[in-house]
Amino acid sequence: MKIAIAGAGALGSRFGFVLQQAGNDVTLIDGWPAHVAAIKEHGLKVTLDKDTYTTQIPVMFPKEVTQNMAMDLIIVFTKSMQLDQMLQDIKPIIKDHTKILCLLNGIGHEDIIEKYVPKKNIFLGNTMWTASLVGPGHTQSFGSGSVSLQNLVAGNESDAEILAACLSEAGLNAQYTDNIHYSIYRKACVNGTMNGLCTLLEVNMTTFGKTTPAHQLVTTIVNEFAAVARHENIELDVAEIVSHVENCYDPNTIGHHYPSMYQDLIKNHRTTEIDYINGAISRKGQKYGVPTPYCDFLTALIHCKEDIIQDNEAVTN
Ligand SMILES: NC(=O)C1=CN([C@@H]2O[C@H](COP(=O)(O)OP(=O)(O)OC[C@H]3O[C@@H](n4cnc5c(N)ncnc54)[C@H](OP(=O)(O)O)[C@@H]3O)[C@@H](O)[C@H]2O)C=CC1
Ligand SMILES: CC(C)(CO)C(=O)C(=O)O
Repeated sequence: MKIAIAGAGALGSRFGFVLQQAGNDVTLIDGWPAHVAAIKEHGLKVTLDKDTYTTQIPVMFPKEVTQNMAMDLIIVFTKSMQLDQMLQDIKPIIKDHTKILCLLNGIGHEDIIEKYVPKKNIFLGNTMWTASLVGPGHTQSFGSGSVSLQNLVAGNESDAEILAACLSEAGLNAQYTDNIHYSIYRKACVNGTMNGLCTLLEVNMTTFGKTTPAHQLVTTIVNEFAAVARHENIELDVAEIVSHVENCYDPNTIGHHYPSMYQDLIKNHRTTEIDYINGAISRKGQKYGVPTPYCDFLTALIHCKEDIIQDNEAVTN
């Protein structure tokens, strides 16, 4: 399959690498100049658990794509706030047959994608794989993960199955699900707890899981997500989802991972996706008249921390 990874940061590079190894024709598209330059010069470096591989892989900036680069599949892996601009920039390679698979964290990305792609070509998903950038041109991951995906509109189930099979052939453990909106809420509960809390406390998931209030905090936040989801006719199984979140603490799987929000804010001093996770629940809560005090507080605290880190950065520079 001819595949573009639009947003080839930590996870996009990892997916691009394994899909190329499985025999697909993969192109990485990314806007970070140092990263693109490093991949062009030295190849893409990928550390999977203890082994490091280097591969030559085509890479370019979003504005460099050309009409003749027709893609069968584009996997979008930007940060939430970069998605609209990325799709705008890569319009020339989105053809009538091009499928878009969105694996970003957060809720509601289909509203942006629908501006650029007919609904029949949109596939939504989420992933429990993890990754972080060691530096430009080098991504590292440990542990195992999975992908769930589904077609946005009825009738394209077989295409979704084909995409899941393509990802699984590359070892990405992908499954077709018949209820992706439930699955996106379930994953958003992982991010709505782990990402904000580990970022504020500056710890990985194993360390957070050992704290005394961990269970109460996670349960309260998941209950807020469930109260909002109910207004969209999605009935979350709170006990199962709390246990799914708590499985992330396991140091033998992904417990040592610092969530992507920690990497954005604490490591790279960049703004976070909080408005697409807990912030999205707060906005929906207001709309439906559902109180969401923990999500509101967590969103506000992350924004405080963004401001403090950016002010410190401005003083240092
Ligand atoms: N990392 C993880 O373990 C997981 C991530 N996700 C989700 O996947 C999506 C992609 O996340 P992830 O792969 O972590 O994203 P990254 O932050 O690694 O990369 C996203 C984009 O950010 C820019 N960028 C990243 N680091 C730097 C830097 N140091 N300096 C300048 N620019 C930089 C690049 O684009 P540009 O230069 O154009 O800004 C890059 O395409 C998100 O929605 C995330 O929530 C989901 C599951 C796990
Ligand atoms: C690994 C995981 C599940 C942690 O919340 C994630 O999605 C992230 O890092 O953003």
